[in-house]
Amino acid sequence: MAAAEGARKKVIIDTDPGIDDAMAIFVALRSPELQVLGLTTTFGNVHTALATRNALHLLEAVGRTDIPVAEGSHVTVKKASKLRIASFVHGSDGLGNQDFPAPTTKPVDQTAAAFLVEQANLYPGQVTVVALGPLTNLALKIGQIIILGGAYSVNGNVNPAAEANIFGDPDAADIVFTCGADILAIGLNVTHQVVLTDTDREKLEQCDSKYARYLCKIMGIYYDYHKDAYLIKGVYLHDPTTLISAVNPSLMTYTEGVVRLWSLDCVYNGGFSLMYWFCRYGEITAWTGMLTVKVAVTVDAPAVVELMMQRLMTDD
Ligand SMILES: O=c1[nH]c(=O)c2ncn([C@@H]3O[C@H](CO)[C@@H](O)[C@H]3O)c2[nH]1
Repeated sequence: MAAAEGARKKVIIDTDPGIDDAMAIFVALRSPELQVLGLTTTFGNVHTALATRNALHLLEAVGRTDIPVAEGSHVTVKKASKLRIASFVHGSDGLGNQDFPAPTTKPVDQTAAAFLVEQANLYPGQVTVVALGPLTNLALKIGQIIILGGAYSVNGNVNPAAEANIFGDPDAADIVFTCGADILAIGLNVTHQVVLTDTDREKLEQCDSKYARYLCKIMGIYYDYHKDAYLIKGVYLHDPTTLISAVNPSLMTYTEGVVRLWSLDCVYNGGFSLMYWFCRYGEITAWTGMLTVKVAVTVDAPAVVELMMQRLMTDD
């Protein structure tokens, strides 16, 4: 695992754990390419207080309590507190209904936003944020932000238009996507191609690393959900794929353009993400003159799955 500290990409994972968040966090901890500066928490798969508890618990479960956890916002940027929580995907505890004991460690005495700003000031221009939940904590300017968010020219997973993280706080997403930061968006067009199959799951079950053992314990409900909701024998690797784009960006290809997000005020397609694909329009539009982001368009899915498996199947 040894790699000079300076050579490792400094990452902060903004997360709402979440079963696939747990996979992504473990892959990050097992990736010598990355130095995990901290976890910041948000709502989405669970409420923020539970996200914080789960983040602390996951780090305790694999002996990485050296990594700080900072708690994020409990409400959207417009202060909405009635949130859509995906307990039907991850269980009511967010981690497969396993009744894990409460963590004994505590979050740092700093909000997620303050932690992000502090780390960005400490390492100017060097911090990559991997955002695996709604973007409320990030509606401020940071270095590079890799976002699990959007569905580019494919259907959403909340409604035909919206992907869950954009749906969670589309106003925050529109601020972040148009703020001029160095942004890479990983959407459902890519993550729905990256599937951990039943065969992969069996391989994980047969190996004896603490990461695989933990993930196999919590994965059942996530598999059941995918069988019901998507009629597939496997699970989509949304969060791990996003994290792996920080580990090895060459496993995807990217395009660049302006992405705008529709707020919940727009009832039928609240959370809709639409990228401007460089057609020439005579009209002034919501995209005209706005700053661009990078969006992943293709993925080497087998290579992403293989990298994830390789990272999780052995201990340190
Ligand atoms: O509300 C949701 N509905 C889903 O079908 C679904 N499938 C996965 N997810 C979570 O949302 C992010 C991707 O949109 C990931 O963090 C999944 O855990 C979902 N959220």
